Amino acid sequence: KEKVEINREQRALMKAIVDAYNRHQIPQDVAKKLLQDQYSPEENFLLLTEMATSQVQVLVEFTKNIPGFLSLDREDQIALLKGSAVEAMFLRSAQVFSRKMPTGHTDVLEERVRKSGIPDEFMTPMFNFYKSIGELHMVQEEQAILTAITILTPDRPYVKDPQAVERLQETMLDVLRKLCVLQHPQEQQYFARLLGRLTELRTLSHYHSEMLASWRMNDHKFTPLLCEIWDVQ
Ligand SMILES: O=C(NC1CCCCC1)[C@H](C1CCCCC1)n1c(-c2ccc(-c3ccccc3)s2)nc2ccccc21
Repeated sequence: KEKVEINREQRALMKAIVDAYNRHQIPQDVAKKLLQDQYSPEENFLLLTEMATSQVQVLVEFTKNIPGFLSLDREDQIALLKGSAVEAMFLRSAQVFSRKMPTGHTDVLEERVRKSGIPDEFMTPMFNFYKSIGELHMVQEEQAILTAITILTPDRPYVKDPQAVERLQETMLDVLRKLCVLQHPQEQQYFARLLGRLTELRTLSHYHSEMLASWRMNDHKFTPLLCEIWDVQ
């Protein structure tokens, strides 16, 4: 069995990413807000647009700290952010949903999300994803690096130099693979399962425009930033 070890350079890379990931968190805890009260579809939609707008800003700051990202072509940087923002939002939502909470809180949170105004047909794929992320019991290093890997996906629309993106992503994948072996020595295929979640995430994110357009209310208002990111209006 090969001796897996994270070298000094990879440890520095991981530290940079985890620090950035922890530094750039959503200021207000949406789970706490949802647990406090049951809101109308209109209030929930407004809450989502506020959370999403703030999360995109946080995502930009996080991405700037991914070693090598700022050396990419400027337009490719934008294409990667635009192409991964929705996936990052669902990944973050899954992590928020899977956080250890006092008994019964997760059930209340699930109920609040189920009744938030999102049409029922999206609930099954969404919660299947949330639960599959929860079952992985990812450590925060894995969560941070998985988010970086999602952003550094070479085949996003309009990326001019996918090879440059692929090189960065491969560096991240190598660190994540080693981390998985070290953190989950019993589970041979843990790394493969983790990457399989990214496929589920991409599929789930395909529905986002429809989810928003069919939110149970009239007159959906978006901020200019979200119109850019969400392909709506
Ligand atoms: O606030 C939220 N998520 C924050 C985003 C930024 C990062 C932190 C989390 C929303 C709320 C849902 C209920 C109504 C208010 C908003 N949320 C979702 C989403 C369901 C659908 C979502 C979506 C995204 C893009 C496009 C179309 C649809 S996000 N799943 C959650 C699971 C647990 C806690 C909150 C959760």
